[in-house]
Amino acid sequence: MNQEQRKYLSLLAEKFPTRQAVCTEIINLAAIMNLPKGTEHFMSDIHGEYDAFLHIMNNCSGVIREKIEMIFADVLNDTEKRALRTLIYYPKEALQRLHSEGRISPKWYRETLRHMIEIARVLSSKYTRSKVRKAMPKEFGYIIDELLHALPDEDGNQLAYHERILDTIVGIQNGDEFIIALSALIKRLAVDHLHIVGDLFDRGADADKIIELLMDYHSLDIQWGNHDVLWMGAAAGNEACIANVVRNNVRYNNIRILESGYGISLRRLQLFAEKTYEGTPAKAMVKAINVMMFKAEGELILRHPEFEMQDRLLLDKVNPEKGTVTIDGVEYAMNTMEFPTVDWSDPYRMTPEEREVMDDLKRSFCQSPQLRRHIEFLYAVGSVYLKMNDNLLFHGCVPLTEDGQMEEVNFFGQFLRGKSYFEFCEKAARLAYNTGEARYVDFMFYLWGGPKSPMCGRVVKTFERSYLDDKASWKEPQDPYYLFLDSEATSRMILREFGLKSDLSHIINGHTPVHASAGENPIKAGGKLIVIDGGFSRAYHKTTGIAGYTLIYNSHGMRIKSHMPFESVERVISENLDIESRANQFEIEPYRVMVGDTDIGKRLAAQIEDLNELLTAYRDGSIPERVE
Ligand SMILES: O=P(O)(O)OC[C@H]1O[C@](O)(COP(=O)(O)O)[C@@H](O)[C@@H]1O
Ligand SMILES: [Mn+2]
Repeated sequence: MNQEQRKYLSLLAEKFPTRQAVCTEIINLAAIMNLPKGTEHFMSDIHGEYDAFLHIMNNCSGVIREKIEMIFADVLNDTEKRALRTLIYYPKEALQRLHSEGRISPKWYRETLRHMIEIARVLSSKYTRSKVRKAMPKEFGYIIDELLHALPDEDGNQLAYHERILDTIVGIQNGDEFIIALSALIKRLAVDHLHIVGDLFDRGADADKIIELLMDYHSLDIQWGNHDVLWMGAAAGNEACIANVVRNNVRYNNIRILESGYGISLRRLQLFAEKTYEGTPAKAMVKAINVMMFKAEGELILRHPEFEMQDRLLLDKVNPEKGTVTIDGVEYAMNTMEFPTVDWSDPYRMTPEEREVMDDLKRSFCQSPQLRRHIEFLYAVGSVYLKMNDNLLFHGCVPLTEDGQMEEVNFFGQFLRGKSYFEFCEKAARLAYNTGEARYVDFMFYLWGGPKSPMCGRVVKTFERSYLDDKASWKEPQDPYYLFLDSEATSRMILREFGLKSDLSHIINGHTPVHASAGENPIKAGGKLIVIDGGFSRAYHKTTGIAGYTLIYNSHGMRIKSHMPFESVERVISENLDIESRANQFEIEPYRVMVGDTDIGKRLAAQIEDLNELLTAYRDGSIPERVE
């Protein structure tokens, strides 16, 4: 045993001081390795749609409904099954309604509790008892454990015992609390781990509420999307990011998230806009922030020729006399020439008033305590990409050349491609927020809208979409990555680049809406790549035809669930409606995937190895056991 090993084993010996303690731990770990792997759910592009997201979280992407259908196929009729569903999804609201309608009796409690315990029992079968106990609400932990695991005695008396427990709960009027606790446990057991493959913010109104929900979630990670890094850049004080955030939200009438969600007042912007631009206050604000945005972007792009975004410098291509702009040699008519703050000989300079408005916004974005809390959460659980259980998760793309090779980029003197580029982006994003170093803060804008950004991968044509009516100019050319979505060889090449060589490996992306209604399939590249942006965004439902996907990866394989648009929480509660979801099992594993096959399993195996060494050291006396 060398010095290092001895040091490490001695540390381990503090935790497991006797041979028996080591043996017990080895047995426990080995038992966990032989359980089926926990269920992972993957979602992306939530875009502020809180109600729909809350519903999917509550119905666990439709898994609870499936379990109810399976367990109670012949026991409950359709109406009863629907009522049970609603109760589990929204226990507080449903109980309130049932009470007010006088539909709750001791018998109802007993039956309902029995059904819920049955569901919890089925869902808990693939976890260790200790894990299930940890997942239980404290107050009811002991009693739920009893109800889930008590075995019949010699006289088959388990039933009587259970009935008595339930009678007591109902008798002392603790039924509602117990139902609420069981609902939480059922949801907790249905999803072991959640992945959000980017884009929580913008378009929909309530990203802040979604983040609050996620901050309470038991186990998750996030791969940053372009809209997330946009907000992260804004919180780091990037003016171009700030203007884009304000623009996105003013355009969609989402003032609430800025003003009361994050305490960022738009008052100054509004006053300035009303006195400077024509139209309603809302229209004037959009006009004002648009111009400020193109100015802030222009300054940033001019500071960083290496971003190669000069084609986005369009204010200086406007001909104010003719009311046209020339892009790539084509002259387009502008749909407005209302630019009262633009000095055409120096178009990217902000007027003193614009500067004041921007400084004010910047102070608010950098100082909002609630925004900081949320952004720090995104940093804590998020990353540019994640490798987990042989899958590779990222929001947008790995930039490729036209012939499908890894594209080389050059930022701040470094040549980067594939994995090294992703790691650079990640480090830059962290340095931007943590150190405020100017070039990294500027780089946040590149991550939002750069043609070779892993989160974007498009030429974003906001100028054209704002000021030109000719829609031919709106088309946003994409990185060649998107041309290779169906190439299995390309997906395998990318997976290899990130060190994933297993046949169980997949790429999982968001960012590009899948047009399900037009027959587009989210499963691409011979099953190696899955795009799960189904468009939670209400604004995009018309083109996607659905309201989002959940990818589910459990011990049997992978399935994708497509969710129909969500109506409202009120209708779920009053009519026991649910989101309709369709399931497609597209991959069945050749063998059941156990915890031992997962990343956690690999860590457990390494721990078992260390513990075995400690056992040997105890046996040969090279490390003494502690005598109690
Ligand atoms: O990552 P996403 O959701 O595609 O958002 C980025 C896209 O949004 C746009 O800004 C358009 O926004 P809107 O759909 O809100 O008009 C595009 O220019 C850009 O490509
Ligand atoms: Mn996106």
